[in-house]
Amino acid sequence: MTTTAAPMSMLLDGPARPAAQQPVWPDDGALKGAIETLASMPPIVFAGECDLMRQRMAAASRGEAFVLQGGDCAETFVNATADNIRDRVKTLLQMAAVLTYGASVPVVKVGRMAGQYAKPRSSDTETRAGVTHPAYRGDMVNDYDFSADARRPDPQRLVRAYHASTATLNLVRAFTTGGYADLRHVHEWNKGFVSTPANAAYERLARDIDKAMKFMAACGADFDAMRQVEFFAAHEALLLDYERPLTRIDSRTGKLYDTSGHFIWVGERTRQLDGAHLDFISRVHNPVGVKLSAKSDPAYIEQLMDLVDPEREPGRLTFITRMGAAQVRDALPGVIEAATKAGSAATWICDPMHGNTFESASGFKTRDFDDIVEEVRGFFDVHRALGTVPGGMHVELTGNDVTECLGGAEKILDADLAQRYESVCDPRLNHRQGLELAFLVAEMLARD
Ligand SMILES: O=C[C@H](O)[C@H](O)COP(=O)(O)O
Ligand SMILES: C=C(OP(=O)(O)O)C(=O)O
Ligand SMILES: [Mn+2]
Repeated sequence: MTTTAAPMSMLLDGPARPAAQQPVWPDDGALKGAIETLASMPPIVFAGECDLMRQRMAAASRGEAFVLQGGDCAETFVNATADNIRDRVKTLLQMAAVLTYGASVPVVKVGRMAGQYAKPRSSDTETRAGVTHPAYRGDMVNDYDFSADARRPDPQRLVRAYHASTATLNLVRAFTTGGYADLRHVHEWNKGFVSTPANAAYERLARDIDKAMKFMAACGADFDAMRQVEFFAAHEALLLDYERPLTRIDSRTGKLYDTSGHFIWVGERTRQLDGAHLDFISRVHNPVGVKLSAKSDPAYIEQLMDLVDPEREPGRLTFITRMGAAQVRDALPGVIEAATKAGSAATWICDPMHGNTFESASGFKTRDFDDIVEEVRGFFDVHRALGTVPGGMHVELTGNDVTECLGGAEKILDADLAQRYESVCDPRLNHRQGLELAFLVAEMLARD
């Protein structure tokens, strides 16, 4: 069991390292109270589940599995509803079924969910019509409304984020083990998707999957045994005032686990070698990720691995590259070569979202579906040329019918973005764009 709170000496030794992107909490007493509350709460995930996920990520590092990580850029308390959670899980399951067929290996299903409540920002402040307030940093910190009150960091939000995360993961566990994930349902949903004229291009692949399912049934495959799926929860380990109190000692091994989620990652803005975030993830035994932009210095990679994965254990470290469609072919090879030279056992995942963000003419933060596809294509091509393994993808998506990213079969235009732009941070693929991406990536995988 992972219920014993980690003593501060196991989390911090020596001088405190600088932690980028932390809120300035206005009230020390309230912060202390919130941290104590979190430290007294049960873990959200268990150490044994994190170990299982490490095995799955290790399989992906060898090409024996493919990872799909996806969910909101920023979860919000108000949107942690049953319908929204169900639709996001449904989208991920539909995508996973298509990718499984393309890859011919199991898909490791991971939600950017149940903890994705804190955001790093480019600027500490936001100005609208001449009025400036602190930037929105995620529901774990402040509120998206644009007023001084709403934007004031409130430590009680750390505790609310814990409760929202437990409620979310509870429902996800119910859906994924209670019959909702039944492959036969998922396949029917996908048949519905390709039967619309806009998605006819994917009909052939869906027909092939249909044939494969009939073949399996004829061979006596036990579909009832496939009604449950493994599903893991991941988020960016950004707010150390949330992650540290949820870090616990595993009584089986005496090792530390961050029990706020199965998989945690450190983002592009907080991956400094002498910073608090890499120090934190180097102490916990979860599978962990680090985002790498096109600016990543190959010389940095070995130092990073020495810090986070000194034993070079498969499944421990995942590089989530987010370089941009225009840069991936130039910037990715050097980083992979540096890692390989330093004995890397890491899993490589492509985040085709964060290097492709721009402001549209009408003023929306958006991404073009074609750039997203192009970055994944570049990621595959580079790995194939180097003989390394493209192990998965990491996307921002929702199960809803939003209009936040341009393009896709529905041909969303700049003028359409205003119709249903609901993200409080980065633009997400909508349900159909997510599925369309899965069909295209399945084709890329099937070419192996
Ligand atoms: O999700 C990622 C970052 O938090 C986000 O891209 C930062 O966006 P900003 O440049 O609007 O602060
Ligand atoms: C902040 C994010 O990404 P990155 O650190 O890669 O910019 C994110 O995943 O939302
Ligand atoms: Mn984002």
